[in-house]
Amino acid sequence: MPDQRDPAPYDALLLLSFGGPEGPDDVVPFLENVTRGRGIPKERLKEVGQHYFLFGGVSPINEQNRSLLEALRKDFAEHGLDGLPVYWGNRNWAPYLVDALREMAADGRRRIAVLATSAYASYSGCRQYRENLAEALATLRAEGIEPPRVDKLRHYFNHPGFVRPMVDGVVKSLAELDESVRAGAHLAFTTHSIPTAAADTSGPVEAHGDGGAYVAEHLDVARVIAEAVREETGVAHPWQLVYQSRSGAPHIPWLEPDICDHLEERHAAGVPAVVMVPIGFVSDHMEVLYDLDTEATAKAAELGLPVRRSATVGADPRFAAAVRELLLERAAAERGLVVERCVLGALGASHDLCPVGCCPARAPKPAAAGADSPYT
Ligand SMILES: CC1=C(CCC(=O)O)c2cc3nc(cc4[nH]c(cc5[nH]c(cc1n2)c(C)c5CCC(=O)O)c(CCC(=O)O)c4C)C(CCC(=O)O)=C3C
Ligand SMILES: [Fe+2]
Repeated sequence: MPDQRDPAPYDALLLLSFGGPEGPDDVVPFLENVTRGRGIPKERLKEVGQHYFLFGGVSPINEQNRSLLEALRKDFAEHGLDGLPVYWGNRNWAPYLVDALREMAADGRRRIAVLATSAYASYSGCRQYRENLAEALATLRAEGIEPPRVDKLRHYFNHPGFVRPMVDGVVKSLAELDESVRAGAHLAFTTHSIPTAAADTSGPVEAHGDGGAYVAEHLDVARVIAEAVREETGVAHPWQLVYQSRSGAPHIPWLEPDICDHLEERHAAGVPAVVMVPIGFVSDHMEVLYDLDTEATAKAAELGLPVRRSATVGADPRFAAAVRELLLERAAAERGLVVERCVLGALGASHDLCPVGCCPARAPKPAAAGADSPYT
């Protein structure tokens, strides 16, 4: 067995996330950061701004990342990795990625592992983070600072530390349903809708079918969770993968059905209850709090359909342990060892380096930490 407890060559971990507003004055500038050059209709932005104002202009995402940081530091300390500092930087709001990298360079970090708070393949969840990294590295170089080399950890959608806490969440949500509807409940696995064109280029359609790797990975996780729930409860709850949080112009096709339409359709079909399982998200941030807990839950109430929304992994200690395992696994691989990779489901472990041209952007930009990224 190779030693998978040695973090070398890494001297730090960077938690790379989306960022969110922390007060009413942050909302508009935050949305401007998110949507710069993305062609989202003004009406949609106004509407999304309202979602944030409904919660006092505060997204829970930053607080959730602070909790995850704490969980990671605790886990590292308990497993002999006290010497491995954890930093945090966001794409769209403070603390910004470029500042985190500047701090890491100033602290003498030379080679870092990056964990993005996005578990699946896709432009938004993977390449866009790699573009953000490339841009931040270029900024540092322009300032005359030699940045650390960055390696992005593999997609962890099928890591047991990501999946198992969600299984517990579904079992708990089912238990909260009234006994009269529990056994007949359906599971609605939800994720962020993206344009079908973006899904098809998230990983080869020839290998994964329509929807590319993005849809295939979600279906794989959904199947694993549904099966694990069946083992625990003895009931095979019917399930479907559905979508939420669609934006973009109406004439552009995005992944469907939407969760609200799905609830309506299930209700009409006589399904007595639904558990919404947000497998596409790492924490209970605004997409979960508004689109599921507010909008879809109101829709269900209007229909008279009992629903529950199960928990995301958040700062679950099993997820923190998974991050440590991902880092140590990659570290060993970078040291040239043959490594054991923890995975569930049928797809196997995702690549360490994104293949050339994977999940392309509309306008090509430099992206760090891929097979097509020079480490200079
Ligand atoms: C795949 C995916 C994830 C999951 C992977 C990951 O986590 O990265 C994700 C996460 C998130 N999305 C978030 C927020 C927003 N996403 C937007 C817009 C968009 N998301 C997209 C995709 C994704 N998004 C896409 C294709 C668009 C259209 C514009 C574009 O092509 O880029 C917009 C603009 C308004 C709107 O149109 O909704 C907002 C405000 C927040 C923060 C929540 C909080 O504040 O708590 C989080 C974690
Ligand atoms: Fe990718």
